[in-house]
Amino acid sequence: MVADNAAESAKDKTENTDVLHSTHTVIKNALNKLGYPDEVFELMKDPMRLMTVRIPVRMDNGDIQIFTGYRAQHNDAVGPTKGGVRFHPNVTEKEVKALSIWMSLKAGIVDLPYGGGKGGIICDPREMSFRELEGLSRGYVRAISQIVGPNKDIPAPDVFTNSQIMAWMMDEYSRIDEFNNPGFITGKPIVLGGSHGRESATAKGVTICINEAAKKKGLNIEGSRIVVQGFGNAGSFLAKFLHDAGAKVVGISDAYGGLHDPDGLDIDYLLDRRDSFGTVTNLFDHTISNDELLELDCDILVPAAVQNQITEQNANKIKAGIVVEAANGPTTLEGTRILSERGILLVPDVLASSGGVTVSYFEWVQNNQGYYWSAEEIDEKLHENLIKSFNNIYNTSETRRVDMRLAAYMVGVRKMAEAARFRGWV
Ligand SMILES: NC(=O)C1=CN([C@@H]2O[C@H](COP(=O)(O)OP(=O)(O)OC[C@H]3O[C@@H](n4cnc5c(N)ncnc54)[C@H](O)[C@@H]3O)[C@@H](O)[C@H]2O)C=CC1
Ligand SMILES: O=C(O)CCC(=O)C(=O)O
Repeated sequence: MVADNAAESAKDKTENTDVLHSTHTVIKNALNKLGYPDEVFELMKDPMRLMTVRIPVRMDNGDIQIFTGYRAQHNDAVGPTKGGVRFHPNVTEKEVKALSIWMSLKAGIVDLPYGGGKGGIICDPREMSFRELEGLSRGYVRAISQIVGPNKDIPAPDVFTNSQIMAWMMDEYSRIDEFNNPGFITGKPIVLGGSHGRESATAKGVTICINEAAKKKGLNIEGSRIVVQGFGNAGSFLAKFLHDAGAKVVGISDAYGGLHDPDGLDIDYLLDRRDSFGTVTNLFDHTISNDELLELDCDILVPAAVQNQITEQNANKIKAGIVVEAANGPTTLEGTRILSERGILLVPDVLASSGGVTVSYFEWVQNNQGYYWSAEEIDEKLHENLIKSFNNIYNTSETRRVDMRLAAYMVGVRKMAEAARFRGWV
């Protein structure tokens, strides 16, 4: 049975790291606080559609390998569903379901005309050739083509996928559809209808949230000490933005370990040397573990890699005064409770990482209208949207006396719940 709230789940002897379970717990709590009946939770606890596909790919050695993939469409009451596709060995059906729910919440928080979707393929792209990856990307689109489209469900990049993969997917969909259809997917290269600013949008959104959080805590970004876990799309651009703003990035990591320098790391050098999967630590002899990285002395900690990193095991050892979740699901319910009790300001994933989908929305709008905006226009619109969303959630958290995660869920579910009610679904 799903625990009623974070405090109740705290009674569990062993911490539950099931991301779908924790999502259910917080959504249920948010809907209760807003006064919605139980049937709204019943509607929202799972995606309205989940497709499992098997994708045969001829590998470079001549063998056929069959990959398993998923596409979850959480709720399309507000509009078409939208969200990234993850290529990772640890992808599971449950994870994709939770990720699709978080996308619905993000769309609600930044007020986009979408519901949430998410996809994933169980694979390790670091072990695959360019040709094999192209075959997998095209095979996935063929397998899900009936349920996706510019007005149905619009994919985008996520962990270990990038603009090249979006380009192959867009090309495959356009062939099936028999006309050029850039609005089918976002995060494309600019020459194929991509948007200025999409590549760095997630990190830009996180930076905006960090600036707002720092103001609330009276912290000056210039000279502040930052630790970033993950050096991929989100983490590396973020480290660069903060470094350029005068902060000292004292720690970064990737899947293989972390680097630490209390005087500040040379971020430009690391950016130059990282590979396309966000790996850089393999070039160094002296590394620390990801666990050690999270507990480094710093002012702001940004988990920007994978889920379940801040848990009941280490939340008491976090030294940062502000934690901003660039990754999806990096803090467990117990971790959230402990940070909150310690007075650490936790800016939750569904708010902090919503810059990516916001600029994806701008990309889709530009594709639909066939008229493109400048980088400055995109930047201005992103700032305006995220500053408003941050303060809306911060104020909700203050006035309702709830932590920022619960406040974000309360803001995020409301539009979807209202749309479902007007449609007569609940
Ligand atoms: N790319 C985007 O637009 C968005 C990404 N996110 C979230 O941000 C997080 C990072 O995504 P991206 O930067 O796009 O992925 P990416 O694939 O570009 O980079 C992932 C980074 O995390 C590291 N990593 C992987 N497994 C790890 C582990 N077990 N421990 C420590 N580090 C590990 C990798 O080495 C790499 O540096 C994910 O949770 C993703 O869902 C959220 C919103 C949008
Ligand atoms: O850009 C998008 O549409 C989705 C990005 C995404 O997958 C996420 O925010 O987790």
